[in-house]
Amino acid sequence: MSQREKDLSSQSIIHMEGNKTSISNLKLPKGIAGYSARKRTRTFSYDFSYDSTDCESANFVSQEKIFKDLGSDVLLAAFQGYNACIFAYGQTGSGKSFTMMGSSEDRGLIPRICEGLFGRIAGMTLWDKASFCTKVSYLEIYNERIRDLLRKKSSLNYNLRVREHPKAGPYVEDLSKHLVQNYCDVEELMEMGNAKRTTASTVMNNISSRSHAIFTINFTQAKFGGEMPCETVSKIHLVDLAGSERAHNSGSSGVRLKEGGNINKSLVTLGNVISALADWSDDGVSPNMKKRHVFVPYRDSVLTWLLKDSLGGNSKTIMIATISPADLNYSETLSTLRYANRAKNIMNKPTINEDSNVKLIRELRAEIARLKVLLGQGSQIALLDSPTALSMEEKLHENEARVLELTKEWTNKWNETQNILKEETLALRKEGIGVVLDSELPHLIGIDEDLLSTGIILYHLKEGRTSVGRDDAEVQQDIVLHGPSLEREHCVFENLNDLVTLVPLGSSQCFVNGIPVMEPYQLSQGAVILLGRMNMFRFNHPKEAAKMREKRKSTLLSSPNSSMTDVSESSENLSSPAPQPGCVLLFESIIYAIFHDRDLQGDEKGLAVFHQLQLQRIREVHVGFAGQHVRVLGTTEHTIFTMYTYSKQLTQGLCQALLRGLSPEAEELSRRHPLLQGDLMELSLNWKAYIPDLCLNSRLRLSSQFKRALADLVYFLHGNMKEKPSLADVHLLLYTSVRVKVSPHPRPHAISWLLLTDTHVGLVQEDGVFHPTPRSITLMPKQAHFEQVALRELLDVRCVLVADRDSFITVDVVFKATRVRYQEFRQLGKNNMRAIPSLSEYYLFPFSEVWELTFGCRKEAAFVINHLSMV
Ligand SMILES: Nc1ncnc2c1ncn2[C@@H]1O[C@H](COP(=O)(O)OP(=O)(O)OP(=O)(O)O)[C@@H](O)[C@H]1O
Repeated sequence: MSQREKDLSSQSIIHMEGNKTSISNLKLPKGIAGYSARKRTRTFSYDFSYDSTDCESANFVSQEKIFKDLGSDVLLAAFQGYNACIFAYGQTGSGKSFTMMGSSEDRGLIPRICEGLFGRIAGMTLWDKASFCTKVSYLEIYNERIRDLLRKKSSLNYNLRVREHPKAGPYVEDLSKHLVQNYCDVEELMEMGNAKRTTASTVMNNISSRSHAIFTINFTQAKFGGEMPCETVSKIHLVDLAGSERAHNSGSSGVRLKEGGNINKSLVTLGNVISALADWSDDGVSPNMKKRHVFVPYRDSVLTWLLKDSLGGNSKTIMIATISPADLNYSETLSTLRYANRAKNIMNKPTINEDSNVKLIRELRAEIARLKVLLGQGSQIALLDSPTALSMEEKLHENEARVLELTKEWTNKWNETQNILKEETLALRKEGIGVVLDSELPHLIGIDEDLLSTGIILYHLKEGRTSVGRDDAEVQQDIVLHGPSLEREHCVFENLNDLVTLVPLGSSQCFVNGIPVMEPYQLSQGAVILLGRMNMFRFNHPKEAAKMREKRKSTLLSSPNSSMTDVSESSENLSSPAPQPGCVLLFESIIYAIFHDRDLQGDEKGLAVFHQLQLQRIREVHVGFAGQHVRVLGTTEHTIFTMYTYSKQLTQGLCQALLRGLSPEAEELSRRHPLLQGDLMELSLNWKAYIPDLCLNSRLRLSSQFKRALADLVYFLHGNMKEKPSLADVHLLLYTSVRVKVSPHPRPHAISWLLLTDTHVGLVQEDGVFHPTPRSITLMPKQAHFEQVALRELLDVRCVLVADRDSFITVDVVFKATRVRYQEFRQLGKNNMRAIPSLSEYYLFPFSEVWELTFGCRKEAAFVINHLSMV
């Protein structure tokens, strides 16, 4: 119940059981003759009845359940090539928008259907080699006028007209259609459209939709199934109608009253259409077959005209009726229930929307098969020389040739459509006295230095390769240029997965931002490109630019103790890492590692970029043992990049931020994953912990190899123990990074990993170099990645000194003294000793080793102190 219904102490009059919904009229007095309980309560049956009044109740139905029941049917229909439609009808405030769109926390059918669509596409492309093209549009009908909700500022978006195509049916002229490649694209458009919807506050609903909104997905799929081309087109209308309130109930007056009239005009027509169709279908004969002429007033309102196919035509349609449980809405609710009950009778005639050429190919193939059988039979009964057989054979060859030709045509057409569809997104529009060019594809804009040149040149960089060269090149070039120092085949622009790379050919002259480019070079938004000496272009990447514009804010991640973040890159030969204490800057589309470059002199002194990597190139995010580092892996050696965080919390923060940037669904999927939520040290040291990789989509995974690293470490320690226990008795209790100073034998690295077992305390170094196996760069190193171990028995610990400085805890661990010879003793820096006995060469001096350990985490320091003190 809404707040208003609660404030008016409303009672619930709705009861649902199975697929039945009952409504009671509390105004009819009880127990008086003539008013039986049956009369007080009316029951309707539908395909489903959903109760979402009380989320605590066992009968509560969630948005997810609605999607599973209804949305998945729509998805199935779309993939089978049927048109589909869901429309929500009901009184103001009863939950239409909630069901269709929902909120960001509790998403409704439209976002879930779109997400489901791309989820399935991701799965199918992999196996079925199918191609898909998805476009969306979003409009509202307000006061009988159609408005485009997705067109940016333009006078064009108001008052669009409905037209009717003889085959494709009614459509809205000039309505913008937007090509979408993933759910993220749809989400952006949905947000934009929702913000534009005409809403106003009425007494009954604070944010009431005053318009009918139609979100349409045009979904085309093409594939070869058993060498047969197959292409289907399906149109999915998802409709959120305006509220059907009565003027006196909603407190409307003036403009709102006029709206009410127009809203109701559409709804009244919808009612009439439903009535006419239901009458038609009552005796089980579909409208198209009926001889009797019944007029269906589709054209009486914009809404019904547009939804003509969905209502009684070629579509699988679902009507959702939303109702209020409150007694004060009795009559509206009853009328909604009756309306829905009537709509049940409508019979649609959905058919698969197949491409006409594909249909022809299929028919020809069937004919070929039939002819082959006939000819086969003919040969058995010696008909082969007869004229019938000859003409059959001719026909067979003719059909085969035709099928080949049609299949080739279809394949070319589909390949072209893939590109043309994207180019269609280029739109010229007038804005004030200016003309604005909207394009969604990466492109080059000519910057001509010739004062006499007047035109504007735009070249699209389509998905795949775009060649650039002269008109006398042997192979025809996609972009033909002239001018000094321009080679016949000058360069190629490669556009793969929205990353555009300039590939110079031979020794051609190519410059990006004034710097000569000899090797393939990845372009970013706004780059100025010079080809030869005269042809200058600006590179635009609209998607990248849009993201950069909208989210200029950057996320800055740095270690709580920034001197404890090291970054290392695998260099070309993967042999020498370059560890540098530094800082990682994670932006929307790129990650930078910067460090303080001490080698620079004078004015140049300062911060330098150690490594940078486009997030889109990342295919795997790898969590290091005990969460001490994060490694990102792309597909080439140059895109492997390791960040030593020395902190499990920072590792998780970094992984989450990276995944968020890489995949829209990451947030949801990764919410419960152990690598992002669990204690990484505990998970690493536990043999039994099962940590599956998190596959976010076909191209991105979050992984770890804890068990393998743990095995490596245990073997490594066992090999270095003097008194060897059985391998099974080596239990690792702790593994964490510490800043160390060891005397008398200092360690080469200031930061080491401290480990504790039941019997030993040790320091190791992780091998910073990444050793991929030659074939697969994403495999883990073959050799163990631990080195430089210092291992002491716990029984040798003599003293633990604790100093608590600022936020760090320093622990000095003093080990049992050993005796060293005088020579060695001198080398250890104690040569200022004066009284040296004559036999000092052979005298053994007592000497204690001390480890000064500084912890970044107090909890771990406490664990070590406790463990050593207990010993
Ligand atoms: N099933 C539900 N669960 C939780 N909240 C709901 C549910 N249905 C509706 N609401 C809440 O009720 C309020 C009104 O719902 P909504 O805006 O969807 O109604 P509507 O039918 O679209 O109204 P209008 O026709 O005026 O646009 C919203 O605040 C919405 O969040």
